[in-house]
Amino acid sequence: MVAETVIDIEQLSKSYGSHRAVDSLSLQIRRGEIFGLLGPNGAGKSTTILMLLGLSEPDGGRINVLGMNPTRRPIEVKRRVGYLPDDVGFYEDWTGLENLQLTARLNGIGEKEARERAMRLLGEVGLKDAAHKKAGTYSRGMRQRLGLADVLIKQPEIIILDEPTLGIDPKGIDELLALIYGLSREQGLTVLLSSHQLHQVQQICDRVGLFVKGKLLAEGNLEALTRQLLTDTPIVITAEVDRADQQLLDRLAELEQVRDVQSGAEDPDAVLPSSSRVLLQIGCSEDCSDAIARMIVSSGVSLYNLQRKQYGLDEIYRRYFAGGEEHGSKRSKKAAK
Ligand SMILES: Nc1ncnc2c1ncn2[C@@H]1O[C@H](COP(=O)(O)OP(=O)(O)OP(=O)(O)O)[C@@H](O)[C@H]1O
Repeated sequence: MVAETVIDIEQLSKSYGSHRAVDSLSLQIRRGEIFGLLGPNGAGKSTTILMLLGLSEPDGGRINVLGMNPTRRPIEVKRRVGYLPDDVGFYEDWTGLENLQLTARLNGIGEKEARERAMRLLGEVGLKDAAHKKAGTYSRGMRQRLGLADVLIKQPEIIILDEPTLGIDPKGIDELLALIYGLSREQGLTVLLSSHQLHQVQQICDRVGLFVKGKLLAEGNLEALTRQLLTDTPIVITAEVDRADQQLLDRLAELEQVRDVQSGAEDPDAVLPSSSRVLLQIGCSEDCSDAIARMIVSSGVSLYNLQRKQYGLDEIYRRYFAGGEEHGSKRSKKAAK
């Protein structure tokens, strides 16, 4: 049985002045899913989250959270959706337990129940021993775990986490991610996790949406995402040469199948260390290694190595993040037209 859709976004848009922060975003998230909203700073992740919570009004499109329009029913949405911002505010002089009990009270939970839930959650997030210590003495990782407990105390159906691992050390990150994963699996909790860190999102998310400049470029599980992105980056041929002057770059760019040429980076995998070697990355619509090799050699340039590059999601992601949809600063025939 397919789980019900708990977040349904259709053609959502939001502008600040003339700047379109979110541009025709459509996205569905199902109950129990861990969805990663992955994008660089300024991609529009936080703006989307604010609209999901009814804290910001869309200019266009439609949002439905647990069957509700958050703009019309923000209080009901807030009751059923937990939100962990990247930096949670606590009363620093109060203990972790006291902070949680306060949140519980503010959510209308009785004193006895509040203490029980707070103690149970402190145990679940690994803060049992720190329950009676002041929040001001907690490390960044402990604060985020307390934040998670704080979000969970009202027993939400969905939790939205905005860059939850910012500023935490690697061990703390692994612990927090494992905790989020375990909570989702054990309690059927739906998680929307916003992050600009691919490897973190990769660790726990069932599906990922790659968000760049307000647009969703690709979405799916990691396999589907890689496939979608690879379609747009079909073939890259790398050539290791002794020099690459403007004339060679222009001649390569003239080849019919070549879409763009990047040069400059020295090949990190070069067999022989040499300061004079240059690595060319040539994006092509189809494999034209022969034509490229002929062009390089006929230009009087020494060719040491030529191969078709295999892209992983990591590299594709870096490529998008370096330069948005236009794939960074490179010579592009299409961009020049
Ligand atoms: N209140 C605002 N007024 C004007 N521009 C804004 C406002 N909030 C966000 N923006 C702009 O909208 C764009 C999207 O910002 P948003 O914070 O949603 O991105 P993000 O993906 O969450 O990135 P970050 O992780 O840096 O917050 C950015 O260019 C940002 O400068």
